[in-house]
Parts: sequence; C-alpha cells; structure tokens
Amino acid sequence: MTKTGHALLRTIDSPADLRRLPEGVLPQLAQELREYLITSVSRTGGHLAAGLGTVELTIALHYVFDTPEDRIVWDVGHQTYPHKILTGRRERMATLRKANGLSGFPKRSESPYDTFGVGHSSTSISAALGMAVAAKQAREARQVVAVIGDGALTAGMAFEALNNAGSMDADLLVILNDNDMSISPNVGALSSYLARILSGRAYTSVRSGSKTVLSTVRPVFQFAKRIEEHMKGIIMPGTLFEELGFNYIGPIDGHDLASLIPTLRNMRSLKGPRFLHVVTRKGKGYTPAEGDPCVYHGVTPFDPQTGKMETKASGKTYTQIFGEWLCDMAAADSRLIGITPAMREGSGLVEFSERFPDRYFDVGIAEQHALTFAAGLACEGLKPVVAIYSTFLQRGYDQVIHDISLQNLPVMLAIDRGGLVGADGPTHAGSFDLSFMRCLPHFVIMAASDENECRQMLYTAYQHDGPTAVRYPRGSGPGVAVERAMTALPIGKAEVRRHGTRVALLAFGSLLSAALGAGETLNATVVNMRFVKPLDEALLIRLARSHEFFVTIEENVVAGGAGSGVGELVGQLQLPVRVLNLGLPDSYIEHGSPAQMLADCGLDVSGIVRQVRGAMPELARASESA
Ligand SMILES: Cc1ncc(C[n+]2csc(CCOP(=O)(O)OP(=O)(O)O)c2C)c(N)n1
Ligand SMILES: CC(=O)[C@@H](O)[C@H](O)COP(=O)(O)O
Ligand SMILES: [Mg+2]
Repeated sequence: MTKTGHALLRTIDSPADLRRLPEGVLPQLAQELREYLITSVSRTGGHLAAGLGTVELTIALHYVFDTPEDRIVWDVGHQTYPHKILTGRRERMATLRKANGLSGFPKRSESPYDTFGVGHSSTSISAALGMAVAAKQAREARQVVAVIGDGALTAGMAFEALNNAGSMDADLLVILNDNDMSISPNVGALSSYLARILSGRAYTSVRSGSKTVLSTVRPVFQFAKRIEEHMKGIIMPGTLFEELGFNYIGPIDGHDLASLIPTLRNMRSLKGPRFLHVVTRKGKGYTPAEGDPCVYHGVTPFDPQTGKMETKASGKTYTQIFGEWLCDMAAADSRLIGITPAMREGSGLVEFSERFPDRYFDVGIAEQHALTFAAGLACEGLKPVVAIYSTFLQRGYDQVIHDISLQNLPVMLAIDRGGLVGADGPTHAGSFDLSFMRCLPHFVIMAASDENECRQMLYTAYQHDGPTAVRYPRGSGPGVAVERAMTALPIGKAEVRRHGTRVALLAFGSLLSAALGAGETLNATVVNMRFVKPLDEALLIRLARSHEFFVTIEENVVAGGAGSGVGELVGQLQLPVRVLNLGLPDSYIEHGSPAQMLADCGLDVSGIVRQVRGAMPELARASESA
C-alpha cells in the first residue's frame, strides 16, 4: 500500500479526471492503480497477470486519447481491470464476476468506455476497423485504437483484419501488447518473429526472461527518424506490419510512461493504419505473478502478501480426468496425437505435453487450424484428440463440418466447459455445442454425467472409427470413483437409473444428478441418456409404451439441443407421448455462481419438478391426492 492510500487514484472517477493530472504524477498513479488491482483481485479472484501488465498502457491511452469519444477496443478483455478502475468502476470492483456485478470483460451495456464486447480473442482489429471506417464515413475526427496481445495475434482472424486494414486508408491504430505470453508461453513462428524484431532493434527487453533492464532508443527520436526515412522514400527492410501497409513504430517499453505518452501523442496525430509495438511484462509489479504469469493468469482469491491462492477442496475435475485418460491412452497407442489451441493448462494437457512432447501440439489461439490440422493427421492414420472448450469450438465450426464430418474422419473432440461456466459469463459459456454438433452427420456425441463415465466415454470415442465428441462441464462432478480401466460403452445405448411411472426424465450429461432428485419427487423413471447421437431409439420406443411424458433435461440451449432430437424421433415414429424439453433458455445467462445460474434457469431439482408439474397439471393433482 502506498503511503498515500491511493490518494491520486481516488480522485479519478473518469478519464477526464485523469487527463487533468500533470504528466509527472502518472507514475505515482500507476503504482496506486497496480496496488489497488492486486488488493481487489486478491479478494474477488479473476484475471490478474495480464492486467498488471497493462497498467501504464491503460493510463497512457486514456491520458492521450479523448475517451470515450476516441474508441479503445481491447482484445480478449481479461487485461481491462485497470481500464475499468479508471473509467468510473473503481468502487464496483468488489462485485467483479459476481451475480449482477461487473463483468470480467469489457461489455457495452456496462460502460460507454467499453466500446466492444469481448472475451473471445482476436476480434479487436476487425471491430476497430469497423469503427474507423464508420468514423470516416461520418466525417468524424474520432481516433480508433485496437489493443491486441501477442497471443491473440496468433489467430487467423487477426491477420484477416490486418490484411484488410493495411490496404485501406482507415485511421486505425493497432497496439500490439507483446509480453511473450499467451496463457502459457506464446508459441509459433510469429512469436519467434516478434522476438527477432526486439533483438534487432535498439532494445533490450525482458522478453527473453532476462533481468536486463528495459532500455530503448528514445522513441520520439526514433519516431522522427522513421518519418524521415519514409519521407525520403528510403526503402528499409520493414517489419511484416509495414509490409502490410502499417506505419510501424516500436518496439517501445510499455511500462515507461515517459515513452508511451509522447509516442501515443505522435501516433494520434497521424492518419491511416498505424501499428505500435509495445513490450510489457505479464504480471508486472507483483513478484508472484512476474515469477509465474501462467499460474497468475487466472486466480482464485489469494493472500496478497504471499500470493497463496485459496484452493477449493473438491474431487478431481473433469479436466483432470481427461488429462489422465489422455496420458493412459497415449501410453497404450502411439497413434494418439494431443492438440490444444493455446489452452494447455485449462484443458489438462500439462502432463501429456511433458510425457509425450513429440505428440503434443499447442497450435496457438487458432481453433480453426487446430481442427483441420487434426483432420490432416487423421487422413494419415493417426488418432488426433482435440482438447477444446465448447465456447472456443464455436470458432472452428466450418472446419468441424467441412474437414471432419463431411470426410468422416476419426477426429475426437474432447469438449470441455460444456454448459454454464459461472464467473466468465456468456462469452465463455458452452451453451450451444449439443445443438451445433447434433446436426452433423457421422458424429457420435456423448455427454458425461460423472467422472467415471467421462473416462469411459473418452475411451469409447477414441475407439470409434469416425468423428466423435465427448462433452463435459467445467469443474468437478458428483465425485464418483474413477476406474483406470479402459472400458468402452455400447454406442447409442442409454442407462435406466430409476424406474417410475407416467413420466420419464431423460437426462443428458451433467444434469443427471438433478434429474435423479426430481425423479424421487415425481416418482418418475430417470434415464441417463449418455448419447446425444445416436439416440437409444429402442429404449425410447419401449418407454413410450409405458409412459405418458418424456421430459428431456440438458445443460445446453433447448433450441436444437439433445432434447430436440428426442422430439424429432417421437414425431417421426408417432410415439404416443408428450415431450417437454428442459434446458437453457433462448437468451444469454449473465455471470454468477454456476449453481445459482442453473437454478435461475429452472435446472436444479426444484426447478425441474416445478416445470414438469406446470406442464402437466394432471400430474400435480395426482401426486397431491396420492
Ligand atoms: C478464441 C479464444 N481462444 C482462446 C481463448 C483463451 N484465452 C484467453 S486469454 C488467452 C491468451 C491471450 O494472450 P495475449 O493475447 O498475448 O494476452 P496476454 O494474456 O498475454 O495479455 C487465451 C488463449 C480466448 N479467450 N479466445
Ligand atoms: C480469458 C480467457 O478466455 C481464459 O482465461 C478463460 O477465462 C479461462 O477459463 P477457465 O477459467 O474456465 O479455464
Ligand atoms: Mg501476451
């Protein structure tokens, strides 16, 4: 804590307040902002290291640009807590990622300073270009800035935007926040290229992890020199970004306000596509986070003195079950290849990457590439397993259809974070995968209801000679024991878990526990459907002869979900049952606690009972008179 107790920071309720400060006090403000950030996130949890790395950049951007009139578009947005603190939300940081509280990402409805909703990476340049073109069309002198990280720059979408922007005269400034990190260390040829730029320019950096103090050619001088070169038409071997039509400046020290502010002022005065390369340190100013920016990328509440995080005493997560299975399967089958689009830790591939480095591929934030890369591997007889969050799978949908399903290739998708994810909110919820996967020919699709079944499904999928998907939720399940044996399930076979009368609750995946609880109250039959595709048609035909109602239950939108498949079958076969589909509504569920979010959607025990009785009042009357 600074001696002043954040005295400066407390005077800032908007960037206008910030812009009234003399430049000389901004380093003090940066110190206070960094301390405030650490203290606040130590209480709430959330994303920490990235925001620590953008403290000075955020101050400089709001100091130089006339926000919100000038637009700042952040990429991913996990690094925007300093931005939120400086734009009038300082006192609401205690509500971060809690129900009805601040979002963990920029959100247009939350603040005029949040110019574009983000959460998925690599969208900032496209959106900012749109805003810049709009400003030009309206003859508005507005400045538009996209702030993108070196990790986010590894996504194809970023280069689609650079390619387009570089050929236009839109007044757009792209700022690359280069900290040599994605969540884990950044990967790929682009990362190496950026390192070469840093080493090739008068710049020593922390990029190589060295303790070398940052030192740079004074950017103002450098800036003038480059203008002179351009003016003289001297064709210098420019950077990739210059070759793409951007006026490239950098690299400069992204923690040095004395460099940032004059450079941004200069770049603000220019027209056309401009590219500023800043170098920062992820976790800057907090020793535990500087030491391990990967661990401190996303944190649970922690002791700010020691950095020690709270750990929830819970069983193995589904992610851990997957990681264990992947290693066991790789040990048994040399054809297995493990692929992640930049989510090694989140998807549980750390052990696999260490034990099977030649069969592990982190392709960067490149979901589309990951999926078609897997298809290519499968063409040659290998067995690719793509570990991917449901929400990020959305980024590669055409590749799933065109490169995997259509060619009927044996690619296995391990879809993690299926269903609601809690604090990250709607940008990260896996609300749609059962809908967008179910309609694809050739795919076998399973949804795990507990940890042991998850492992069995993974093995079942891996053994299948065709495209498969196993979907499981974030976090841990009901805590059943997991047998390490490799047991395959019969494809397309469901499992009756409870016998009842009149109503059959057909549960897909993680909501089986809630269905069993509701089944007790309703005296209903409860089925663990296991397979979204193919459905257990024989069982459904049998149940239709002895039940009046099918109630499908899934943590996926109702629209086109697993339950829709049951309704389609009932219609096709004219089965004598009524169908009620329970699942996520046709709306986005705001962040909060997963249990509360499910309850709000009527997907806890009482909610299921209430909805069933509401749709079938004769049931309610019968159970009351019983
Ligand atoms: C499409 C997509 N894939 C994966 C992620 C998960 N993710 C969040 S932040 C991040 C790394 C971003 O690296 P960078 O852009 O360099 O930002 P930094 O954290 O280094 O500031 C990833 C992979 C995402 N948000 N969006
Ligand atoms: C910002 C981002 O997209 C990731 O950090 C994401 O928040 C990780 O989600 P999990 O916490 O579920 O791994
Ligand atoms: Mg980075």
